[in-house]
Amino acid sequence: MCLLLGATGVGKTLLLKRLQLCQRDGTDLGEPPVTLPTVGTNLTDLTLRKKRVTVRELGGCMGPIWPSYFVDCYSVIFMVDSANITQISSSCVQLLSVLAAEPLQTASVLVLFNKDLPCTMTLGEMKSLFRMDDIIASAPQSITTLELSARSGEGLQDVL
Ligand SMILES: Nc1nc2c(ncn2[C@@H]2O[C@H](COP(=O)(O)OP(=O)(O)OP(=O)(O)O)[C@@H](O)[C@H]2O)c(=O)[nH]1
Ligand SMILES: [Mg+2]
Repeated sequence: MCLLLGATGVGKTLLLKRLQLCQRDGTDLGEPPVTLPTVGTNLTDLTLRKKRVTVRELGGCMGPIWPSYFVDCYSVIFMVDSANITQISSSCVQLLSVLAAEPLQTASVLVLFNKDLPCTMTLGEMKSLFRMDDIIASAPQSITTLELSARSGEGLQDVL
């Protein structure tokens, strides 16, 4: 089981819909489908890195009970909204608590910086505020970071 985590509105549901469509119909993406905030969890079967995996999105509003889903999880995708400066500190705390969770010590972790909206901060500034380098250096997990836009589909292929 792979968990897809991240604060509310970062684009997790849209990413899953995009990845699913991308695998079914090839590369033609078209208009982004409408999403609703996920209350609860959302299961999607995908082929990631040539392996069949079940991805479970946990809605951002479920943050307090995310840990109850950590057992039997071997990988984590943590999504950050790179256009939302006000969410940086809370996302950072969330990521640190995910990395510190006992059941996730051996999980592999992918951090996605999502969205294509204009922002007053560059991605580099965002990552340095996040202390991404320090987090990667000190976490026991192997962490990969990627940038993408679930809306335009840019960077989507790198996730697959
Ligand atoms: N411009 C832009 N908008 C995006 C992008 N990704 C997602 N969105 C929009 O952000 C809004 C929230 O997306 P969701 O996928 O529902 O967010 P979520 O992370 O699933 O949120 P919760 O389920 O509440 O945790 C939607 O209106 C999306 O269309 C992106 O890359 N660019
Ligand atoms: Mg959602």
